[in-house]
Amino acid sequence: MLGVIADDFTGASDIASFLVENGLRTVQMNGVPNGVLEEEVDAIVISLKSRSNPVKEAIQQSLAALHWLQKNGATQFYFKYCSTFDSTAEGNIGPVTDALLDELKEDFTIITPALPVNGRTIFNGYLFVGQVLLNESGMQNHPITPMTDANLLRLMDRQAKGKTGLVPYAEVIKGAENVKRCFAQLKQQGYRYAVVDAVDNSQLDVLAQAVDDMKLVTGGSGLAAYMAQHQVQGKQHQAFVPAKGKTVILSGSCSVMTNKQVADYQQKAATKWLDVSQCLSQDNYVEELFSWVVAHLNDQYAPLVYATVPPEQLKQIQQQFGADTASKAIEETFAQLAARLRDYGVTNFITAGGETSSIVVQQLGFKGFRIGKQIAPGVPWLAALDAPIYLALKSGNFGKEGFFSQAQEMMQ
Ligand SMILES: Nc1ncnc2c1ncn2[C@@H]1O[C@H](COP(=O)(O)OP(=O)(O)O)[C@@H](O)[C@H]1O
Ligand SMILES: O=C(O)[C@@H](O)C(=O)COP(=O)(O)O
Repeated sequence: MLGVIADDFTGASDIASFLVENGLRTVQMNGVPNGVLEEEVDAIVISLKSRSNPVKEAIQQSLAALHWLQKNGATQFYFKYCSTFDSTAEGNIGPVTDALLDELKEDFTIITPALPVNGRTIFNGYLFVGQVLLNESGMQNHPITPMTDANLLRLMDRQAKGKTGLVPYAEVIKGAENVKRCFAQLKQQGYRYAVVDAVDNSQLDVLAQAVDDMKLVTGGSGLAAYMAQHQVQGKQHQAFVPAKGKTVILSGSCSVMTNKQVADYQQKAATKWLDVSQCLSQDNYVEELFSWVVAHLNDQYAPLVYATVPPEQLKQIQQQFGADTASKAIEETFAQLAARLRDYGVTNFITAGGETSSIVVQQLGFKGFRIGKQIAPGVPWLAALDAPIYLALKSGNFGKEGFFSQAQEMMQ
């Protein structure tokens, strides 16, 4: 059984949706569960909010997830991080990978954020988003993990304890046995991690076969789809769509695509900007936002509350309030608003942004989720296991411009 440790909630639903689509019976858990899993499944995805936590905390949470997965029958482990390798020189991808390797008594793994279906490809160890390098893609302006280098070997070397090598494209296309030989060579030369080139899905297909006996695999969701394909041949699972119900959209992502999606949605529905200064100074701000949302719940399209701003405005806000203070205040406001709306009877939540989605779902506090139909690659509808609630957790840069209305048009 495959045990996945995802460093945020959008990332968790991203990988879970690809596993389900490729035939694995998969359940997504909200944090590390207390009890034992009763259901019979092929894969368990644990959603953490560990991407931007202090390193020590991220390691602690990830090890707790690993231990729970081991107890619940997982035999191979996947550390899922962002396809844009969201991290800083401190971590958390390197230190968490090291801690998981040590705990599993392993000394080698791969680094594969590639997700070609969403334009994330790797060539000569450089990560591309669409046709540009990661550090030119808009990710250099990310509010929490600005990515200013696209070289995965350098990024990993800065934050991990071992050395990072490369399995280049020319070697990958020679097939899985050759990739395994490359791993063995790198290991012998003292490397602890291998970045593996993948410019399209065929390299991920090869790589999935080359890691069949690797205890710990790390990467985005692209490789996981092929690992699932090689485990189950042709099994199909019926994915659900959500029932129509009171719906709200909460967007705390400043990613390039979310900015476009918010702009698109402003033409169609009621939208309200969430003002950081009011989050910090006005005691009844959540109540004010709540009343505004309630007033628009019967509109044709659901109301959207957004903190989303373009890079120049983000910079100004961060200079004025401090990046950490601003992002925490926004996250907390979204979390409280979501809880208030759930208590009022909102059943369908669409959230944009990894950190934002993670805090909202943690606040709502469901045990876990069943995985439904994808709205866009990597963004499925989810159904809470223990409440009649549907959620769509949209990664910052996923989906097309019309995502928010498209998601609602799937409701039946
Ligand atoms: N207007 C804003 N000013 C300052 N920080 C913001 C603003 N809007 C969003 N943020 C913060 O930026 C972070 C965005 O991260 P996240 O939700 O993971 O989005 P993404 O998926 O695009 O990375 C959150 O911590 C959020 O609170
Ligand atoms: O791999 C990905 O790109 C996503 O699954 C993911 O982790 C996105 O994170 P956010 O952009 O922070 O939502």
